[in-house]
Amino acid sequence: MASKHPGQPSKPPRKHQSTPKPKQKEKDPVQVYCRLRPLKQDENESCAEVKPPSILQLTPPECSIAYKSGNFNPTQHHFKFVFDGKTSQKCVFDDIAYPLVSNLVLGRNGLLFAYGVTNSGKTYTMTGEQDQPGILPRVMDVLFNTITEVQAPKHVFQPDATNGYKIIPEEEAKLISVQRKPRKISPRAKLETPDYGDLLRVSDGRKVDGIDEDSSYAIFISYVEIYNNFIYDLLEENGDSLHPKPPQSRNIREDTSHNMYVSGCIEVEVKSAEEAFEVLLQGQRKRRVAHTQLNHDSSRSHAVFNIRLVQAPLDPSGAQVLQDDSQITVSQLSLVDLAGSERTHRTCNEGNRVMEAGRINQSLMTLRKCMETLRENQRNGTNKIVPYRDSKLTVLFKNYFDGEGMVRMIVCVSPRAEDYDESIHVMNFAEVTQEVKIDRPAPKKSDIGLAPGRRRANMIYRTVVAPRTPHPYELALGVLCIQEYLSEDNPEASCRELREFLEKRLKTRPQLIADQAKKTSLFREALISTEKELNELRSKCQEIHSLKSSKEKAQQELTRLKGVITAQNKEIAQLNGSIQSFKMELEEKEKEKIRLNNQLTKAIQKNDHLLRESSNYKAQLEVKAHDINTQVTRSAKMTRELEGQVQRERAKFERLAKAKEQTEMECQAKEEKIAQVRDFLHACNSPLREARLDAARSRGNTPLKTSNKENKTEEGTAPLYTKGKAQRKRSLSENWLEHKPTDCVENNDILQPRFKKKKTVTNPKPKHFKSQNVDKYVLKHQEQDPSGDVKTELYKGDILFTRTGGASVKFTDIEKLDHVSPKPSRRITRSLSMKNMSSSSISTVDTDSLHDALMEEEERTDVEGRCAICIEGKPGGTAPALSHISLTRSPQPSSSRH
Ligand SMILES: Nc1ncnc2c1ncn2[C@@H]1O[C@H](COP(=O)(O)OP(=O)(O)OP(=O)(O)O)[C@@H](O)[C@H]1O
Repeated sequence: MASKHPGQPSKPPRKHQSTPKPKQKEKDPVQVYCRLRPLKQDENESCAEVKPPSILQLTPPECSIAYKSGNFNPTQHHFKFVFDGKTSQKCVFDDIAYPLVSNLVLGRNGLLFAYGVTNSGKTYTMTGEQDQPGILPRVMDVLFNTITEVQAPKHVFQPDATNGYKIIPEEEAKLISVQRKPRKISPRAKLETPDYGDLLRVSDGRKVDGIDEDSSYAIFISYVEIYNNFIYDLLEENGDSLHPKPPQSRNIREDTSHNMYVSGCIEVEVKSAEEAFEVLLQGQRKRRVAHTQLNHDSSRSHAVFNIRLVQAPLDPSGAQVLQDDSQITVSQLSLVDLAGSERTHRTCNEGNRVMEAGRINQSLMTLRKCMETLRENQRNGTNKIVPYRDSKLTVLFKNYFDGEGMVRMIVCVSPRAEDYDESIHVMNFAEVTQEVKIDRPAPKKSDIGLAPGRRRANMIYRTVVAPRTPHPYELALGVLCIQEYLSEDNPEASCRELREFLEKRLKTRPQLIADQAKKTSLFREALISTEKELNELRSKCQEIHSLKSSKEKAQQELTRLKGVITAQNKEIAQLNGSIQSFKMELEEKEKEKIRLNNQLTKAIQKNDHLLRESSNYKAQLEVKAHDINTQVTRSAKMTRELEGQVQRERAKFERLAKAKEQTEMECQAKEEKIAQVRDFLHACNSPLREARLDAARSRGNTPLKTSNKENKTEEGTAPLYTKGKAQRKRSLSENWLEHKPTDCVENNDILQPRFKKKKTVTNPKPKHFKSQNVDKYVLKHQEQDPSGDVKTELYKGDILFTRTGGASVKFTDIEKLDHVSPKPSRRITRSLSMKNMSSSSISTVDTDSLHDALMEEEERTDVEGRCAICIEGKPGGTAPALSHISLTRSPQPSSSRH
């Protein structure tokens, strides 16, 4: 394929180290317009309102899902421009499609598609009606108006069946024109379109700028529909009525420049807007339209109307198209009328209609997905695959979204309340689409090194050297010349002369022809250079014109500025007056400022003073804080020490508690024994006591114990010593054999057993028992407890003699003597001394009082022991101090008897 597509992408160059990074292309967003269809007579409620110039407001009607789910707020949707129901078709064309035609002529691609729900006015906008032509016929009008004078002869550009074109010489093209039959519209087709005969339509008479006069142009039209995801050629001949041909689906192929095209699709070269309109109508008749509940003529397919503008420069003579296929430029404008999105339950479709609707919605969904992916890729710099391949529609659009060009979309909106929910989806799609960006097409290079103005020069030449019909005079002159040679008298001679004349002419003819050609080419060159000069002069003239107009504009601007200056002078005068008053105000303000400054200085001084004070205070606080911290550290340390001390004291206390418990147990045992002794004494006779009292009376002495003791005795409690005395007495009357082992030690206890008749042996032998002078036996046993105190035990018994001369001992009593080292308090010592109780006299004095004294001592010791620990509160201390106050006792031996 030789032709080039300036607006379409070429393959990226292979990566090479020295290859400079391609310059980032400038991009333009897809421009999305909105057109609101007017409310029809049978439609009551409108849910849409235009807020000029670019907002469409949709209010949820009561029947909508949004309203039912509690969303009553209107939503506003922004577009490039919003057309209301009163906007004319011309106005829509001017704003949306006219720039696309300009671009097409400049060799740039364009895509315009109408999107919306069914019955929203897409077909009306794109195709229009008989008296209201839409975008398509207007595009054709403007395009042909623009290229009429620069059109190439028909068939000079030939499609090469691979989406490209080739150039053939004009003579060949003329031959093809003669050979090919013109396209005919069958009478049946004419009948199928009742309004076909009425081709009187309002044509648009405008042109667009940018045409290159030294190029030749040709327009090719193709018209396809995508129905159920199959592509059909709407310009395909369907045979005659007798032999109808079923429509054939076409495939999409990719050409060498990676452009997608419908393979085998017919491209009709049209030479006028009428011819193009005829082709359009021919395709329209084949388009699948059905009557649905919502639209009488509902499009069931996506219709793609392609206009391809093929252009190539003229040869240096300006007479023919340059025979160089590589100089062909093709630009394409696709005008797409999409089928409307619809919900089956609303259209009440059945059978084929349901399937059609499904396919339509699916392809529209794919289009939406493509837009979303493109937007995401562009926003985030990702490289996600755009799902073009999911639908034939999007495959065809791929060239536009991946390539460069201008893409525009018209969103048609139905104001019907019932269409609200679907319109919201359309709005969402529109919002996504307008964020997609397309590469801006690069400007076309028009200069190929040939002289400009070739076409015009050729036209002048043609008018000058056009083959003329010879003037009758010239013809007459020629006849006369020949007749001069023809003499009736001598015809042979005259024939010879004529032959010579003709031969001479024949000889000079090539020379003359060559001279003429030479002169012609010189003339052509002179004309071209004249045309070139003319063009230059024209452009200079234009420049002068533009300079003149700019000078005029500048003068106008000057005049305007003069007026402005005058007005400003007035304003300045007014401002001067106000400046004076402002000055006066300013002076007052200055005075006020000075006063305020003084106040401020004072306030600053005060503030400084306060700041100094506060800094001092802060320093003090810091010192205090430091002290507190030190104290806290110290107290923490002290607390730790005290805790250690408390733990030690607690351990000691526990030890003491255990000792106390042991002592208490011992006391209890002692008390029990005392009670036993007391009972024993009580049981003894009182005569002894009486005798003692009598003896005391006879001596004239009062007993040692106070009357209290006596009273107590009289009350029935026998004194301790009474029994002991009795026992001693009894012992005195008996003969004792004292068994005293050698390891026994003598202690000087107060209380000692006394035996009047006693024989002491260390190791008793039978002979000691045989002598009849002993009847009592006592064994003295001593042992030392772990604390070092000596315990003495006396096991007493009766010696019983047997008939055979033997002797046995029946133990009757155990007397225990504990030799302990008590630690009596000073008080006890004092009280005992106060009572003048010597250790020697105790044995003779009242043992009862001794017992009481011992008990008292024990109680006191116990109390002292318990009070040995006290809590001492020191002034100024942060916590109560624990201290252990122990009584210092001098160890003083004493004995106790059990
Ligand atoms: N701007 C408008 N002014 C006047 N009439 C309009 C306008 N837009 C649409 N209509 C009318 O509304 C009806 C439906 O329009 P049209 O067929 O163009 O809808 P559609 O969107 O193409 O529907 P479908 O998707 O089903 O093909 C037509 O009768 C048309 O004349």
